[in-house]
This record gives sequence, C-alpha cells and structure tokens, in this order.
Amino acid sequence: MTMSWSDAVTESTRKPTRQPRPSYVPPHLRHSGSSYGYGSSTESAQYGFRSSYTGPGRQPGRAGTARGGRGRGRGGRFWAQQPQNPSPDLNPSDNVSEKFDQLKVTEEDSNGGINFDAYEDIPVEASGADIPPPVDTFHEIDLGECLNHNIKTRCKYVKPTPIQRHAIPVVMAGRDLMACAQTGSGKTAAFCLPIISGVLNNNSLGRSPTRGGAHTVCPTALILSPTRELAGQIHDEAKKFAYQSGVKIVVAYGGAPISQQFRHLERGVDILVATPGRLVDMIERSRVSLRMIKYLALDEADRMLDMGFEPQIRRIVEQMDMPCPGARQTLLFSATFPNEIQRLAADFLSNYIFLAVGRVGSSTDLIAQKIEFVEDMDKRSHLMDHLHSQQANGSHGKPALTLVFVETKRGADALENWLCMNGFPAIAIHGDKVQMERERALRSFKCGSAPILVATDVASRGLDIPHVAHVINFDLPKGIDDYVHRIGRTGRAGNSGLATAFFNDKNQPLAKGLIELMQESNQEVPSWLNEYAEGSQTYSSGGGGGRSQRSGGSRFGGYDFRRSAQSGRESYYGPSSYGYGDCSVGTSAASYNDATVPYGYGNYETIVAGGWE
Ligand SMILES: Nc1ncnc2c1ncn2[C@@H]1O[C@H](COP(=O)(O)OP(=O)(O)OP(=O)(O)O)[C@@H](O)[C@H]1O
Repeated sequence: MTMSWSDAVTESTRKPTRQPRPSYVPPHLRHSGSSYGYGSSTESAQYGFRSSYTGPGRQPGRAGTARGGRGRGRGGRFWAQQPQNPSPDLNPSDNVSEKFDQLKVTEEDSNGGINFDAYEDIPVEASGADIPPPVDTFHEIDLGECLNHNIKTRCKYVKPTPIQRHAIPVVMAGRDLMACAQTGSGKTAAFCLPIISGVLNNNSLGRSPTRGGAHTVCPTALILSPTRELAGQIHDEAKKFAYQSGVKIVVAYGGAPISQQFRHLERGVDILVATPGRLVDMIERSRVSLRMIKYLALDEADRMLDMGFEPQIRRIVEQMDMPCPGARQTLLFSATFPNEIQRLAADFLSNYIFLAVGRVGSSTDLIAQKIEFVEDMDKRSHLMDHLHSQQANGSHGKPALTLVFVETKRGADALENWLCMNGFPAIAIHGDKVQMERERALRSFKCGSAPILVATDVASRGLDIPHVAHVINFDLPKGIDDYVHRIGRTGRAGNSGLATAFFNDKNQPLAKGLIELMQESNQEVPSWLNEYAEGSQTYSSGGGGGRSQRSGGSRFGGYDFRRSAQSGRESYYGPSSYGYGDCSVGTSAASYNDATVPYGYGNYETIVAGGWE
C-alpha cells in the first residue's frame, strides 16, 4: 500500500530514529554511504535542543526570537552541550511539523499519481490575434503515434496540464508564444512536445546539414536554458518524449568537456539544448550554425533576458545566422514575466500569443508559505530547529529533502560546513564549484544521501527534484520573482510543499511583494509583516517592490504588457515607445476559467483581431 507523505511524516515524527553522531567528515569524503538521520555525537545535539521561540515581531521583543543564548560563532561544540529534552512549546519547528502533517504528497513513482486536478480550476488568459483553442487530451493534438506512446508509457502522463492544453495547440499552429505558468506545472513538455513533433514533420531528421567546414551542424531547434543543470534536465526530458522517434537531441553546456559534446553533435542533432556561453563558443568555432533554426525556445525566459544574459542572447538570436522572427518560431516560457522583460522579449517575437496560466509570477496554492522573523545571528539556530523537527520526515525509507537558499557562494560553503560539523548531512551547490561537484551535489541530494542542499540561486529555477518537501529561504532573495522560483522547487506537479523564509529588517523592501504573493495564493500573512510593508513604501521602486507594479497590476495578474501599452495604463510602457500606439485594441481582456469556459476565446479574438499586426 502506498503511504502518503503526510502519513509517513506523522509516523516518523512520532518515532524518531536516533542514531549516533558520526565524527566530522570533511566534505570531500562525505556521502560515500547514506547515513541519514542528522546524527550528532550526543543525543542532545541531535534531538534535545529547542529554543524558546516567542514568535516574530517588530517590537523590541523580537530581539529575543529564538536566541536561547546561541550565537553564530559557537558552532558544533555548543550544540553538543545542549540539554537533551525538547521543550515542546513555542517552537517554530512545531509549526513545521504541523505543516508537514498537512502536506498531501502522493509518493507514486510514476507521474500518473500526480494530482494535477489541483490545477483544474486555474484561470487562463490568452491574448493576441487568432488564438488556437485549447485541447483536453493529448490525443486531440496531432503529436503522432510515437510521441503519444511515449507520453503514455514512458512519462505516464494521463492528461495534459493546463499550460500544455493551451500552449501546445498554439505552437502546433505555428505561432510565436510568450507563456507564463506556475512553477512545476509542466512547461517543459509544453514546449518540448510540439517542437519534437514539428521536427518529426519537418522531414529533415538527423540530416544536420553542414555549412562551411564539414563539422558544422545545423540543428532545427534550439532550446536555451540559464543553467547547466536545467539544460541537462530539459535534455533528459526531451529524450524521454522523443524515444525511438529518430529525433536527435544533444545538450551542450559549460564546465563539461567540449570535445565530448562535439562528438555528440557530429552524430547528428535535430534539437540542441544549450546554455548561452557554451553555444556561443561552439558557434565561434564554426561547429554549430543556427541558419536552419525553425524553433527557438527560451526556458526561464525572463532570466535569459535580464541584465545578466541579455547581451549574450541578443548575440545568439540577432547577430549570428539565425532566421528572423517570423521565419522561425519563438517560444518563451517562465513562471514570472516582469513587464520590462516582456517589452524586451517582444523584440524576438512575431505576432505572438501571450498566455498566462494562473497569475503571472504567482506561486501555487500547493505551497504552504511561512515567514518567520529571524535576525541574522539567529538564523543558524532556527535552521537547526527546523531540520531537527523534520529529520525523520520522509517515506519509503527516504528522507524528506530540504533545500536551503543562501545569498552568496561563500555563505553556501560556510553553511554546508557548519551543518556537517553539527551532524546534518548537507551539501552545497553554487557557481564556483566545478561542474562535477555541482552534479555530484545534485545527485547526492536527489538520492537522499545528502538530504539538505544548501544552494545559491543557481538552483532556484527550473530544477525538478522529486520529494523536495521544504524550501527554506535562509537568506531571502532581493526580488519577489526569485522568491517565486525558489519556493517553486517544492509543491511541484500537483503535490504539496512547504516554504519557510527567514525575514528581518534587511528584507523590508520585499515585504509588500511577499504579502501580495501570499494573499494571492491564500496564505496567512503574519500581521507584523504588514508593518514592514507599510514602512516599505519608500522602497517600492526598488528591487523587491510590489508585484502589481511589475506585472501591470491586474486583478488577474496574467497581464500582457501590450495591453498596458495600448491603454496607456503605465506611462513607462506607453504606446509611443513600443509601437503599439496605432492599434485599436480593446483594453478589456477576457480571462477564462478552464472549468467553465473551455473554449472561450471567441470574444477576445474579436477584440484583438487586426489590432496588433
Ligand atoms: N501532463 C503531465 N502529467 C503528469 N506529470 C507531468 C505532466 N507534465 C509534466 N509533468 C511532470 O511535472 C513535473 C514538473 O514539470 P516541469 O519541470 O516541466 O515544470 P515547470 O512548469 O517547467 O516548472 P518550473 O517553472 O519550476 O521550471 C515534472 O516532473 C514533469 O515530469
């Protein structure tokens, strides 16, 4: 019988398995065996310590939050000296246990057990001209026998998720697309499946025609990803979908030997999944030409077009030999799409459809969010409380995985060391680690030999790791969109998850955005956070800010920036700057609830037809 995660959590919380604490093992020798249990040399360190948590507050009293005399510099020695018996009351971890009890995570190995019904009532908004209607089943889409077979038997997808229902027909109809859907809602398949199908129908399978030197390959489709790990994951997924179809999919990312990737390319490539840096390198060495590209997909598109990546992306898309918008199909996907990025993205698109499934940049209701007031100096002890409380939470003999986000690479290493010294099997991942270490860290985390992953934002986007039960924002990010992506590592594919954030004065600029996000996803907002939001008005144009300012402020939130431009709602996206001024586009958008209006595109098409093009 399958035991639900919540049952397992409850069960395991009752009967903690006490294990002797291993002596300190240096990071490079860790995880050779799976010794889960957060053991420490003394039971006191393992179970015995609870702080007297008095709850967060902005009052002077907050100084007392969870300090219990523990300071940052006291390290493992101090833990070992703590009294053994936990005090059951007033501990933040108790709330965590409660939250864990409420989680409904089905521990099916196949995706068939995923509760995608959770997304059924999700609002969907589409804008653009001549929007193809959505489908209800994979069979309604003409993906071909092979793909349908793989979807069913290899992936065990029973029915398409809302983003797939709406996006796949758009892509199959040859349209450009900017699509925004919540984390973990199946965007990868939404762009991979129609691309693979299009490549299959393109009749150029595996030809990889060459240009210039005999070694130059010309893929039909290019999928770009901001991180190596995500590129690898998309590659794996795409290969599953394309199994035995004859479509050749190759991945290229930095940090791995380029010669090996060249060898893979030489065997033929229809779809290239790449990170921008490695791709530019390959193009400059004349090993890849983009002249045959028919499909360009940017996963985590808002990240790809922000300041960090934009020049590289422009170079690849506009300054190499890639066909222009209109001559290729461009697909942009993310869970967040700030207006300024939508504006930039429009340069890459032609007559595109904007699709918002759920609110743009919202988190799913499946993630229980908790914000705790914790001063910097108390963060480690709070973290430890949380880890203690959930140490046995897991099922099928697997620990519940916890992802801890920190701000800096150094911070990640330091926290990893500190946790390990205190008997917590943690491993860090960040951009300064060599690729092999990064991959090893992910592997150890996924298989549970290191069930605590301390990460920078390198792990915040796209990674689909099953059984991440808890995301802890040890350091909150600067922007609310990053927060959305981080917490989206849990509560994926219809499952529930828990996200805890440590908040203090430094995070004030984020308060407003956090409150809006939490309210949108039906979360309880702590009253003290409102005080911060009120005080943060002056910060609102800063990095955190209110979400409404960034997403057009619509009630629904899924807001196509072209409509703001048209209506002049936001002066900084005014019509004159972006060329939408002449269009007679209706400013009212239809939003559709799948459950009630499955094919309700008629009105809006009438409104926009001929408007933008
Ligand atoms: N139709 C489906 N039926 C069942 N499971 C699905 C379906 N589509 C996708 N999944 C599964 O859902 C999980 C999340 O999908 P995916 O990683 O594509 O989400 P995402 O929307 O890209 O998330 P993020 O915004 O974090 O990148 C994956 O494990 C995937 O295999």
